[in-house]
Amino acid sequence: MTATALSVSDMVVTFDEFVALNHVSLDVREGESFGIVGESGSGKSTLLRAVAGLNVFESGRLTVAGRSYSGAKRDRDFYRTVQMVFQDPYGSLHPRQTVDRLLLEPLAIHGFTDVDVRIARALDEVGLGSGFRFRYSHQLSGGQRQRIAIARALILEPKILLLDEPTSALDASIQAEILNLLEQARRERGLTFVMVSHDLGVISHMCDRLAVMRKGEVVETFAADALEKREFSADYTRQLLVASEGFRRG
Ligand SMILES: Nc1ncnc2c1ncn2[C@@H]1O[C@H](COP(=O)(O)OP(=O)(O)OP(=O)(O)O)[C@@H](O)[C@H]1O
Repeated sequence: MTATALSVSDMVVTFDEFVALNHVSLDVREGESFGIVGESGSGKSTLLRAVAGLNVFESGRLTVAGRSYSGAKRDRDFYRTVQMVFQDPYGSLHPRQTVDRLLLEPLAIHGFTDVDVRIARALDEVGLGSGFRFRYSHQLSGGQRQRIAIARALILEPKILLLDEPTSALDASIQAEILNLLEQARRERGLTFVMVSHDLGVISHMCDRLAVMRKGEVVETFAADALEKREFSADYTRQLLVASEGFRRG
């Protein structure tokens, strides 16, 4: 049986009085690509951010690589194992920093010394090459910035990537390129993905299994094949499927 990469148990997140995550539990297996879908405001980003330590969870448990975490406290080992890629590559990268600086930062924090080799390798892996090393992030297109954000996430050789709508801020033609890049990295590195998207087309293309969220709760979890076969039990999933413009059968 495949080991569990990441386990969320009974997680609760509130913002003032508002319950954004209401006792959410899910297990993601090693090497799996796990999707999280649901309408706007259902709690998808809150869940990923709570896993990453960007939102505090008040109760429940998070287990990653056999270690338990609570609240928003994460240690160095956590960030060597888990990295996150955000939706907006304009907001997530400092515009007045060079690519070199952006990639150097995580390496320096984690005490790597072979930085030149790692930066060159990371730029190659995301299809940009060393010519980009001394460009400023404000000189890059959205797709190029997202490649740098992915390089920055991969440079520490994590095992798990949290992907929060990683292509929805990009043009349609660029979206496919970035999804292919992510899929290639996953295959080559044996990564585990937890990917949030409002687009069931993207999720059915990228993921092995998915959870449907509604109003801060997980409605159901099933294998992505079920999307094609229409085999899910909750009426809500059917409604979501019909409402999703991105989902195309076949
Ligand atoms: N920092 C915050 N402070 C207050 N409320 C928040 C905060 N972050 C999220 N929320 C609220 O929590 C709920 C869930 O938001 P979340 O961003 O997780 O939804 P989502 O499913 O990712 O939506 P979308 O697809 O639009 O990104 C929303 O009602 C949102 O307004």
